[in-house]
This record gives sequence, structure tokens and C-alpha cells, in this order.
Amino acid sequence: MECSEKRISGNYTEEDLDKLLIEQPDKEIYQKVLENWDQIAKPLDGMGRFETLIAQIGAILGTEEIDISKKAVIIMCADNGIVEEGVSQSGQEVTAAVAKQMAKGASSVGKMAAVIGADTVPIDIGINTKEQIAGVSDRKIRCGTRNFRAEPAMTGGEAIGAIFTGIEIVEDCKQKGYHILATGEMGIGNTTTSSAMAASLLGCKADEVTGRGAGLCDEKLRHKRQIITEAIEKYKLYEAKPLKILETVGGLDIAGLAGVCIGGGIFHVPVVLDGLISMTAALLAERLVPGTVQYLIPSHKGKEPAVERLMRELRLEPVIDAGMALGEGTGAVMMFPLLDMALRVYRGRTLFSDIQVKPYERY
Ligand SMILES: O=C(O)c1ccc[n+]([C@@H]2O[C@H](COP(=O)([O-])O)[C@@H](O)[C@H]2O)c1
Ligand SMILES: Cc1cc2nc[nH]c2cc1C
Repeated sequence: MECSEKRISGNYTEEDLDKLLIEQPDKEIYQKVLENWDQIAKPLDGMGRFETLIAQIGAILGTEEIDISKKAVIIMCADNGIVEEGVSQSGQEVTAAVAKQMAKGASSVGKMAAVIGADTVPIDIGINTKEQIAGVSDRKIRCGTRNFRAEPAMTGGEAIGAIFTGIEIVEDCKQKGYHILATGEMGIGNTTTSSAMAASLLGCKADEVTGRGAGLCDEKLRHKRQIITEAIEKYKLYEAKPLKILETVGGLDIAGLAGVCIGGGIFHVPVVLDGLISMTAALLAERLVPGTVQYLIPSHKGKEPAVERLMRELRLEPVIDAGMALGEGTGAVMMFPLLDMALRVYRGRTLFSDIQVKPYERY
């Protein structure tokens, strides 16, 4: 469906993007949090990577008295023109259908977020419908991207508008008092756009990073890989800049989530990443604004083959290995209660001195 309505956030340019700078999280606080962990009555490093994750969060928030009680998952919803080529089992109409459920808290991520009282924030950044969906924030850039087999998915202005939309959303969340955010998305066909971007950004073959998405048979998977391979060749994507890769084969959801990652860095908000689409957005964000990765927290290993490579490239080590491939931010939200439990131990501060035991020394 064609749609004339355009909502580009502000009048941003590539120069505005180039001007963005990210400070390092506070190193002293990072060290202090680690020292605090060592005073807690437990084996040294007993909480494993949760000790460094909590230190990272303290360094980002700028305090060793860490509070992450107010949480939200930002869910970027957008359609992808490439779906016309039969790369997904379902049609674009499913994106709007699921977004409607998200608005009611009835999709998978809504059910999970409710368990721990995290807010869900569904955003229409490019759903292919003229309908304004009640309960979904209208930040539409355009009604779905173009079919990248035929032409580039979006213009430079649309890509930059979507990135700054994500940044603005983080600023708004910060003002509303959120301490930590998670990334989520909904968009039929977005495992094709993400795999195409991941292959291009990582310089690897489409076959190595492209998986079955929401569920494809062998024949359709071969077709999906072929389409990505052809696009990489047609647009010379191994030599292209990250923004050009986004414009050519990316999606508005990926662009918006890259903005959320960058916004985390600018506004000192930790951002927990979900699966393939979020991880692709994270690598894009790091390539666009170096230093962003220091504000990102991995959650799970996912099932799509690209995730492991993206994690490795960003030097992130996820703690959940559950073969999840649901999207919506489900894996990221699953990380929230784990962080809450680690933080309960940290803040509870039952110290060696409380139990009259000599603290363990570092070897
Ligand atoms: O996050 C992931 O790793 C992930 C892996 C497979 C599927 N998904 C979800 O499934 C949808 C995309 O699947 P597809 O096959 O239409 O590209 C989209 O809405 C994603 O949220 C998400
Ligand atoms: C129903 C449905 C829900 C989803 N949530 C994320 N991707 C999805 C894809 C489908 C098809």
C-alpha cells in the first residue's frame, strides 16, 4: 500500500549524525562497584558476569548506588518492501496485527514485561498502514520501506530521520525517569533486512549469516539467501559506508533501534539488546558513533546465525543461551529480572564484616 503521509523527526542531516559524540562511562565508579562486590560475603567473582554488568550499569548511570527499578522496552514496528519477494512466511499485514496486540500488552513481550512491571513502548516507525493504531506511538517515517531487490529501501533523509527518532525517544524516556531500556521490534521481513546488513557490515557471505527467521522451509531459505547475495553484489555493499548499507537494504526499525543505542550513549541510559535485529542495529550504531557499545548490555545468544558473529564483533557476551528467536524484545526483557536479582545481592550488602569473616583476597 502506498502512503503519502511522512513524519520525519526534525530536519536532521548526515552532518548532525557525524557531530554526535559519546563520553566514556565513569571508570572510577566501575572500579568502586567491583570493589563493593568483593566486600559482599560470597566467593570472589561468585556472581560471574553479573558483577561486571552491574559495574557497567553503575558507570553508565554515574553512581555506585544503583537503581534500575523503572524499566521499559522500546519496540520499533516497521514493514519491509522486500517481503514482496517471498522471504517470509507471512505478509506485511501481520506487522500491524501484532502491533495492535502489543498496544494491549497481549503480545509475547507484553506478557513477559508485565511479570516484572516493565513498561512496553510500541512505536510505529514505519508500519505499512495509514491507520493510526491506538496505544502505538505514531513516529511513522513512511509506510514501510521499498523492495530492495528493485531499488534502495529508503532515502538518506528517511534513514537519518529514523535514527534521530530513536535518539529522541531515549531522551524522552530519560526525562520520564526510566533507568534502563531494552530494544524490541516487530516487522515481517526484518530478518532479511538484518541479515543483509549484518553480512554487509561484517564482510561475510549471506549464506553464513542468514537463517530461517520466523520460520522458513529449506527452499525459501535458499531463495532468501540468494536475494541477499544478489543485493550485496548489485549495490556493492562490501565497500559501502554503514549509512549507505542501512539506506539500501536496511529497515526503519533497525534505524530506529540504532538511534536508541546511540541515545543510550548520549543520555547515559543502559540499553539491553535483544536478538538479530537489535544486534544488527547495535553494530550499525557503533559504526556510526564509536563508543556506543559501552552503553549496551547483551541478553541472549539467539538462534539466527548472524547473532554470534555480531556479538563477537562488538565483544559482547550474552548470558542467556536459550535458542530464542521471537523478537519483540523478549530476550532483552528476560534479562531484566536477572539484573534485578544480581542487584538485590549487590544492594543488600551482606558484607564479610557483618558475618565476622575476613574478606577474600584477590589472587
Ligand atoms: O530477534 C530475533 O533474533 C528474531 C529471529 C526470528 C524472528 N524474529 C521476529 O520475527 C519477525 C521477522 O521474521 P521474518 O521471517 O518475517 O523475517 C520479526 O517480527 C521479528 O521480531 C526475530
Ligand atoms: C504472530 C507473530 C508474532 C511475532 N512477534 C515477533 N515476530 C512475530 C511474527 C509473527 C508471525
